[in-house]
Amino acid sequence: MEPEPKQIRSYLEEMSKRSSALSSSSFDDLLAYAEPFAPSVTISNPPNRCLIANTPATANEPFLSIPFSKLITPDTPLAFLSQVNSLRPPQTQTTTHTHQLITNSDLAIILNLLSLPQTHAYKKLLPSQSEFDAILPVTWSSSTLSSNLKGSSALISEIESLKSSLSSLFSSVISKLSSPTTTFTDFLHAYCCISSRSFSIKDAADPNAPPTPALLPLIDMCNHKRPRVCSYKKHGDRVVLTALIDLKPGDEVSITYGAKSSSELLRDYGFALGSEENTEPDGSSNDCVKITIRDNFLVSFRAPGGGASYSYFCLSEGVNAVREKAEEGEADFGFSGGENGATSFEDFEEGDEEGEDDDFFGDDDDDENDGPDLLDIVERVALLESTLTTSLSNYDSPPTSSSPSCLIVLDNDVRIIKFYVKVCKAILKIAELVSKEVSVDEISKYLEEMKNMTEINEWEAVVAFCKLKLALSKYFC
Ligand SMILES: C[S@@+](CC[C@H](N)C(=O)[O-])C[C@H]1O[C@@H](n2cnc3c(N)ncnc32)[C@H](O)[C@@H]1O
Repeated sequence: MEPEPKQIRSYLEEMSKRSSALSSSSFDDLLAYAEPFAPSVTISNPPNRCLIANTPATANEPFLSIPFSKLITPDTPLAFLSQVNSLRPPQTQTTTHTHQLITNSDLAIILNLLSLPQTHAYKKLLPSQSEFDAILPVTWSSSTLSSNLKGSSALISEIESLKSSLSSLFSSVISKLSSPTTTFTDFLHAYCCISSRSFSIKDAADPNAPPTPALLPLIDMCNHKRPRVCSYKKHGDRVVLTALIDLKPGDEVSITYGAKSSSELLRDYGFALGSEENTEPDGSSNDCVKITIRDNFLVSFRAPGGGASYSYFCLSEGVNAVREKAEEGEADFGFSGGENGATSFEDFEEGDEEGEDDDFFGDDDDDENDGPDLLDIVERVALLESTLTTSLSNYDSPPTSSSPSCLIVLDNDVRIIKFYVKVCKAILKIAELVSKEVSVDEISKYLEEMKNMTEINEWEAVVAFCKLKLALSKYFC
């Protein structure tokens, strides 16, 4: 039988009593978690605190570790997650995404964080709500959102969805399971903490085990940086932070929050990185969008400056338009399809190793067959191009925002949309030439001229698309 909300509440109260034994107030008390191997580290001053090494660290040797028991995890009575499931309202589809924006594990961590006393060492070092208000879009009013992110309507609607999920989760789940004195403001603060400071911890002994999401005292003082300076994993009953390069006294001890687009960094952590900084060690940018064509191999359409892509918000509208069109007609456009016909996040995510990406522009069973499919594909490209052109007109030119992080996101959006508009236009032009049945030589000559007028990444995208989807290999030498 599932526990009643009041049983959960008493469990959380019990936890709270136990953890008050840990109460203390300073960074040194938090550092004591790392005993008996505490290194000498300090934190720099706000606004952008970070962890600084006071002693040298050697590459590939453990630098700092804390017992797993000091983490704030979703660890709860067994039936807790199904309890949350029965309380939470069905997800309303107001977003372009179909995944749950706030998971049950997030909620469990939030409840555990809320149950800690204010005097707890970890809680005392958390940023204040006003610090979160300054950076995290989920705390902004609708008018601030629309002026700071003018043009980026898919990102705005994503954040609005998050805001409305928070309101409904507070009334349906949190108010029932946490202390009766918990206010929405407490909940919002706890959400901002897990959004910007919870990390997934992999178990070194079992790489296939699902990672544990948790708030990581001390280690969460590390800022995000590429390339990776330190990494963390669970080893036995401790989480161990290992330096990957030698560190000298005074060096920043940073980790990586993962390969994320600037839109995602802004949404979850409240900062964004310029395109140079938001680059993976292999040189690929996280701020470009790929549309993958599945064939014997994967082909990415690349925005300038990058390879694999994680940024997708600015393309959502174009893709949704194409999808809607597909649903009106009988054609199979090859989408995997999110619920309610919305484009799923996965449509844009980096494909997995097995090449399971959705085929964006339709079936490619027979790429040498450019007969009946051609018009259909050209129509989709034309629709994508016109929808993207309309989206572009919603941004200021050049984009403006009073938030520097938002400005980075808007600049990226515009750069990526312009890239796709150019790619689409070139594909349409080529399709038009081919339909006029001019000679192969003439078309090849025209393509050579076009190539010289196009950025190399754009041209790669055009060629890849034409060869694979329009079977126009013969025109490209
Ligand atoms: C896990 S905390 C890191 C420690 C944090 N600076 C603190 O004061 O506790 C994540 C927050 O640090 C800041 N941050 C982390 N990496 C950053 C970076 N590369 N640039 C700007 N801010 C960053 C953001 O405010 C983010 O929400």
